[in-house]
Amino acid sequence: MPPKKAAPKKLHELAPEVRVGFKIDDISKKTFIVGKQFATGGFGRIHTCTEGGKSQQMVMKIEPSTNGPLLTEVVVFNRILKKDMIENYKKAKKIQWIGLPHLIANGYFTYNNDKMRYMIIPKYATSLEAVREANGGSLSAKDSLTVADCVLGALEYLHDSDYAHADVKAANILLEKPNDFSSAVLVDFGLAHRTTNNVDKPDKKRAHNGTCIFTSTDAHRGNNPSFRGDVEILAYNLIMWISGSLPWLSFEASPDKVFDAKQKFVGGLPGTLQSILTNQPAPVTGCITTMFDISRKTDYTHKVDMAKLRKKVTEAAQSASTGAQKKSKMTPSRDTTTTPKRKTQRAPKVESEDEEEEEIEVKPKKKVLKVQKSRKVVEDDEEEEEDKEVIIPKSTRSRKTKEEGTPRSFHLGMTSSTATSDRVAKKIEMKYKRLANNKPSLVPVTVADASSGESPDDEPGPSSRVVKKRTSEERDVKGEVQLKTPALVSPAVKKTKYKSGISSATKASPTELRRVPGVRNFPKGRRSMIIKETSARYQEKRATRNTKPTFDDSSCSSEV
Ligand SMILES: Nc1ncnc2c1ncn2[C@@H]1O[C@H](COP(=O)(O)OP(=O)(O)OP(=O)(O)O)[C@@H](O)[C@H]1O
Repeated sequence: MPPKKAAPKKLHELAPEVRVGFKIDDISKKTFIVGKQFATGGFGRIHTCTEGGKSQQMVMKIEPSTNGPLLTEVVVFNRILKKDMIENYKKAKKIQWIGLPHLIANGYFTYNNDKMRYMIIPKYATSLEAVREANGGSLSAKDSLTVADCVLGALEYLHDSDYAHADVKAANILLEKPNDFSSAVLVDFGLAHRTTNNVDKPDKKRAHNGTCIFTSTDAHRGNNPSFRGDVEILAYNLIMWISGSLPWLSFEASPDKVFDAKQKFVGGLPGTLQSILTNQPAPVTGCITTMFDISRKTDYTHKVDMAKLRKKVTEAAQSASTGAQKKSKMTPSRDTTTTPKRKTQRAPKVESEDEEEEEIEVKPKKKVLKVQKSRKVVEDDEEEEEDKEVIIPKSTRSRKTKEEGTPRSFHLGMTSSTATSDRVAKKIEMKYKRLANNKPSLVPVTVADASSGESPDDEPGPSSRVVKKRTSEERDVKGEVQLKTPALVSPAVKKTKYKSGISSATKASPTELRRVPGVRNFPKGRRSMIIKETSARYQEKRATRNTKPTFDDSSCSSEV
């Protein structure tokens, strides 16, 4: 009998639940007591915690030590977000407050023989996303701009420290005090990128990194996160917060379409913006237009003039409050092609058994692509080690990449090799759209960049001297932005046809399930619930099938 094949190692695992009251002795000789889990991140659990003998609540993020996402954050916190670093910056800038968390502690502990990584940061009152949702999907221009000012302050610090955040969005903004928008704090540094080695050289493998509906033009093209990209991302967020929508929300599952739509939108400014924010005073639309202008005119490796931008934002916030009083009866503008108000949306539904059955009808899974991690790929040794475990039959992999040139994200969890049925493909596409509409793109999508070899732990290389003008982007006669990187600009969206939706192997693996586009679109926390439910249901079905000797499970067995 041939020796049993070892199961491929998973890329990331969800942390096991740590019991309330568990004590961790930190290297600083402090003891931290794990409290209740109150949120789940992509792969980690988020608990409250306290220091022994104290009552102040803090937040502890926990992930298995083999996972990369929390490691990235820990590296960023240790490099630039220690309390004394932030205090020194505040002193130097003569400011009282900055919208950034600081590191309280980090380290490892062992729990039921599992080595876990933890990081402790201050606890905040609520997320801006929760406020936005409670408010029916939008925020007033004044509140939005107040938050934007805090975010720009935080970005200024990060940029001064040679980091781009790359994932600004309401879910990653927390309010220190509930209902106080001027207490907004930017969190989640899982996609943060050190910019010192940035070169304006797009890499297709990185294309569309970030949270698709908000991510920057640079990221869509396949460039590493940039300073100007952070400003562009914030501008998209402002439109989302104020209007409750974005023109490309419905294309969310097709990053190329989103990229196309963004280019058209930016090319048509200020008209395109005014047509969305019809009720906003000129300084508000003017301020957002300026954000796009500054972002467009700044070189890829250059820093943004934050002082100028913040002045614009503050002025716009003031006029927005005046405007709000004058136009108090106005309803927020909405793009008709986008999602309905959040209030009216149903919670993402768990598919009926019938739908499930149809999706389970799979062909043998030919390959497992290490393509999209739901968080930044941590290009450190640890991660590389894990990546090696993912087996991609070479022949299939190279042919796919060369012949189709399809963004790798489209193949995840799909049995594209057997793709023949348009009808099923459409159905699945619709389903993902439906999921996307339930909760617009609040989950970062990252395409693995195994080739970059850059590690967050790398020592800074020589500061890039590339001061190339942003020549890769120019306007054509119609005023539309044209990028001089033809291979990466608006690549034809290949229609991926799926014979079936999610393979049984994917369903059997929570890690694989996480990468399915529709699943990524669930809000934080819900993803894990849905994944857990789907896996459990699948396991149950499988167990039932295994007890029926007549069942032909050839498709499943060939996938193992
Ligand atoms: N310091 C904090 N104070 C209060 N709530 C927090 C804090 N940190 C995280 N949260 C809550 O937990 C949620 C998830 O946090 P975070 O985005 O940091 O996790 P993550 O593991 O990076 O998630 P993902 O991988 O999905 O991006 C946040 O949206 C927020 O609601």
